[in-house]
This record gives sequence, C-alpha cells and structure tokens, in this order.
Amino acid sequence: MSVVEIANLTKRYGSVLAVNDVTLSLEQDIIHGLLGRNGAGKTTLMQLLTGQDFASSGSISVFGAPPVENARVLQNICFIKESQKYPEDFRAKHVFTNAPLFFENWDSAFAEQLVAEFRLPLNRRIKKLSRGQLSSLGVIVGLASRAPLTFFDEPYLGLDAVARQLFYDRLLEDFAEHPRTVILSTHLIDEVQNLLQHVIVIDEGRILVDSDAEELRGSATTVAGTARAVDAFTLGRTVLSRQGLGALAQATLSRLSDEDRAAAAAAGLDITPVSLQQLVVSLSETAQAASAHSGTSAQLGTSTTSTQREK
Ligand SMILES: Nc1ncnc2c1ncn2[C@@H]1O[C@H](COP(=O)(O)OP(=O)(O)OP(=O)(O)O)[C@@H](O)[C@H]1O
Repeated sequence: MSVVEIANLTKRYGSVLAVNDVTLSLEQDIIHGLLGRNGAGKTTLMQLLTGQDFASSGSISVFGAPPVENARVLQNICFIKESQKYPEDFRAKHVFTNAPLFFENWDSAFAEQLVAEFRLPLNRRIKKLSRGQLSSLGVIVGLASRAPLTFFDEPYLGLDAVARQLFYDRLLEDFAEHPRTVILSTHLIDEVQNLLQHVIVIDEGRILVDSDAEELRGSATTVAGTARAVDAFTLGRTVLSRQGLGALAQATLSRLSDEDRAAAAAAGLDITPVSLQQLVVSLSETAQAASAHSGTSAQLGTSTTSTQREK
C-alpha cells in the first residue's frame, strides 16, 4: 500500500525547476533512500511532501489527502532537517518535554536511552550545541517520534562515525519492531546502502531511478582489464561509465547475463558488482551527458530503464 502518491509534480523557483514533473509513490513501512547531487531537488521534494511549500503544478496525496495545512496528515509526519528552528532560549530538554504533544507515538523511554547513547547534554541551550550535538537532537526526535512517515534530510551533518553507526543501528532495530515509512536523504550512500530497501535518485528535479534496492544492487557490473579487451566487450552494450588509465580501462555496464559474464571472463576481464554509490554516480553522469547532448533533461539509456518505475 502506498502512503504517498505524487503525480506530475513541479516546483519552480523563478527560472529554476527544483522539482520537474515527478510522478512517484512511496510504499508503506519501507526505508527509502532519496539520493542525488547537491541542488538535485531532494529538500524541495520533502518540503512539498510535508506541506511546507506549495507545488507549482501537479498533485500530492499523503495518507490520502494533500498535506498543506492538513492537521490529520501532518500529525503523522516527522521531518528532521538541519535547518530546524527552535524557540530562542530552548534547551534540549524542552524539545523532549514538548515532543509528546506533537507525536502520538512518542516513546519517552526510547528518547532517554538515545539521549544517553548520543551523549546529548539536555540542559544546554540549543544554540550552544555543537553541530554534531544538534544533529543528534534531530536524530533522536526522528527515531523516538515513531511517526508513520518520517523524513530525515541529511540528518547527520557533523555527527562522528560512532554516532552515525548508532543512528543506523537504532533505526534498523526500531524499524524492525515498529515498522514505518522512512525517507532518508543522504550523500553518504556507501554507509546506508544496506539500510535502504528502496532507492530514489533525483537529478535536476527529475527522477532518475525509482527502484527496489536489491534489484538496483544487481543492476550494474564493472568490467576491468586492458582497454582493448574492455572496448571489445562493451561494443554494442550500454555503458554507464568508462574510465581509462593508459592501456587499462574499466567500464560500468547495466545488468549482465550469465552468458555475458562468461564472455567477459573468457576475454580476461575482471568482473565486480557496482556499489550503490558508484551506480548513483554513473547514472548521474550518464544523465548529465545526455542532458548536455540533447539540451533537455536526461533520460537513461534503454537498458537502465528497468530500474525506473513504469510510468
Ligand atoms: N527558495 C528558493 N529559491 C530559489 N531557488 C531555490 C529555493 N530553494 C531551492 N532552490 C533551488 O532549487 C534547487 C533544488 O534545491 P534543493 O534544496 O531541493 O536541493 P537538494 O537536493 O536538497 O540539495 P543539497 O543536497 O545540496 O541539500 C537548487 O537549484 C536550489 O538552488
């Protein structure tokens, strides 16, 4: 069942198309990754979905209704973002005393546990918190709110590696016990790749990928070897990216059949699966090249459309 349905959604800021004709649905109780380069449109999309901004055109349905000024919808949403504003003079503890008023499923014991684990100083004024501590505060609210629809927009700027791992661990554990729909926007793709069940890649406001994460992981392969062997093998196939170094080269290709693999191995090529991060980079590069070539926003090559939602 889908929690979010958007159709032909567009958001313009003057001449900037921050979100460009996006059609998408988000399934209930799934952890989604929302990935893309700086300025791709991730925050704008989340602002539209959380009723913080109006669309220029298109439709949005969240829990069956448009989110803007819709209390029934908004009370089921938690949006954690770096730019969160708190009342002047608020201390961290005030956030936790107020949170149950906003979040029906708020779990105070879980919040307390997380405060201890993240070592968040409760009595300190929020404006005095370090960047990482401020991120911890957001992450704790996002987890303990147990909102049916939870958005994390780059939630961990400034968080150290230990705290980030803690976030991933607690998210997965708590999600297992209390499934909900999560949208996690991040640039740290390698770190979260095993956390994500569904991956959405946005570029210049358009959806490049909308795919089950497992399917996506198996959807591309890198072959490496002599440039001559790589080029012979890739001739006639869709190449997502190619790097060369002197007489050596490697190319990332979309899904290879068993026969393709055997042929690559017979040609002396090394075959390795592509990480989600490499894949996102390759797809973004392909899209950019296509965009530059056609003068319009990119569509992926035919062989990668299997990773895109059927429209
Ligand atoms: N209020 C605004 N006025 C004008 N342009 C805006 C506004 N908000 C966003 N934009 C532009 O819209 C585009 C999408 O921005 P958005 O913040 O959604 O990207 P993002 O994917 O979240 O980027 P990042 O990863 O850098 O946070 C960018 O080109 C940005 O400059």
